[in-house]
Amino acid sequence: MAAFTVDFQLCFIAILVWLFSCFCLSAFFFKKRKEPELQDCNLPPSPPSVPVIGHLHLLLSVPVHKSFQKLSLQSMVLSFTFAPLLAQLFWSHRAPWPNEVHEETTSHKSSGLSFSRADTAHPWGRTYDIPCYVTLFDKATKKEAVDVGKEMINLTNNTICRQGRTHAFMRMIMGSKCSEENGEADQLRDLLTKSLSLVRKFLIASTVGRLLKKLGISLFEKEIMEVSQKYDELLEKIIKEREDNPNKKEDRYLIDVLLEKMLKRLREEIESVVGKTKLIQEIDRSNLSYLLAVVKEGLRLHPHSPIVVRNATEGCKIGGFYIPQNTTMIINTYAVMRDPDSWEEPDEFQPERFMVPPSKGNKEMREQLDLNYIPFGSGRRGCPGSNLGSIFVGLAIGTMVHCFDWSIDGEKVNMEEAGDVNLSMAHPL
Ligand code: HEM
Repeated sequence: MAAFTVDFQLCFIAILVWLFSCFCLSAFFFKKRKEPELQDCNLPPSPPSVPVIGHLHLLLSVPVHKSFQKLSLQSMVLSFTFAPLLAQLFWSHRAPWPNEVHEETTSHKSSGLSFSRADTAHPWGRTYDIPCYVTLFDKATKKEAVDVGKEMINLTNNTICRQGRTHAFMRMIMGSKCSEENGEADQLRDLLTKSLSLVRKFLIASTVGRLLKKLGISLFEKEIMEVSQKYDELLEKIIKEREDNPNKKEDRYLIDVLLEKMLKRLREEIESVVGKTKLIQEIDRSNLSYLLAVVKEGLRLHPHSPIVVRNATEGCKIGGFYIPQNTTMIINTYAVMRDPDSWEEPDEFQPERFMVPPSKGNKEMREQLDLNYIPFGSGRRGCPGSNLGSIFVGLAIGTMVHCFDWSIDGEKVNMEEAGDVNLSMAHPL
């Protein structure tokens, strides 16, 4: 009887192995026939694919935006680094191009991703963005006076540190920073890191997820639920605390990004406009053209999101190529903003490129610059906080340059990047 049980198990395993081999062989030898409507279509060129896994290996290479950039330089892959194509992608196909990606993201409302990246087609899609618009953003959109400069100085006075970003994030979303003492800030930092690392997995899931879902396998479900639940718990706790202490006075911290090279010129400009005794305010920005150019150039060379994603809800034509329905398209903002065909000396930090005088002859050049400058994405799902973001970063950098003396260890600031889907400095200042 015992011998029979062992044989049965072996038999079962053998059948599984046989089924799996058949699946692999059929995927290798019998390529799926093109859907009838795709047969005479001019599909975009693609790099060579590997049997069974297709292009999955390309998604797994690190960092994604750099490997895609290399790929688009090496082969004829349709790469959206060409301004007229970008315009078509972001603007001409508004209806069939909502933004973000697929069910794994949208089925878990409270994960850090879906928090801001909901599909507009979902009933809760836009409304779920609402928590992001409270306090500062809300005031800014209503054109109420927001003393962003004062906010920044309060932040600066407290701490210049990496943690500053977490507090700035919380302050924008919740109108308050989270506490360092009871570990809340660490918890949030941990959650942010986890949700950012999930973005990469979402990309993989959007490539192979549908097939696996048919087989009853849901990718990354457990991880998403875990992060989701932790967000819920933390947000509940913060909301409760705020309800209990509505007037609690808040300290503020700072977003810190600093590019050292043009420091002297920047300081001279700020001192000539603002003076040595006053502090920089939002109203000064219009006279600080070099500061604005430094911020733009920083975001061009080091975009926070090196890739943005679009999903075709309907088939459409872009640049003469047919893009089938449900295609996930990755727009490499990093490569677009370093494309040698669009930018002179693309890898150099040259804020002056954004200081084109407003003469008639430069109109075309400005339009070209605008089309290829996409640190905030573009189109219908472009960043709604781009103005606030620029003000915030501008005043943060301006205040830091104005109020502090800076020196660096060694000869240069190490600008090596870390992260895939959201970039940060690998060696923070
Ligand atoms: C320097 C600061 C910022 C940068 C670099 C940035 C960048 C981006 C990028 C690249 C996207 C994706 C756009 C696309 O897919 O085309 C995005 C989306 C978004 N951003 Fe920002 N952002 C910044 C600040 C802000 C601020 C201050 C807020 C709100 C107060 C905000 C709210 C959002 C929201 C809600 C979305 C999702 C839009 C949608 O899916 O329709 N961002 N941001």
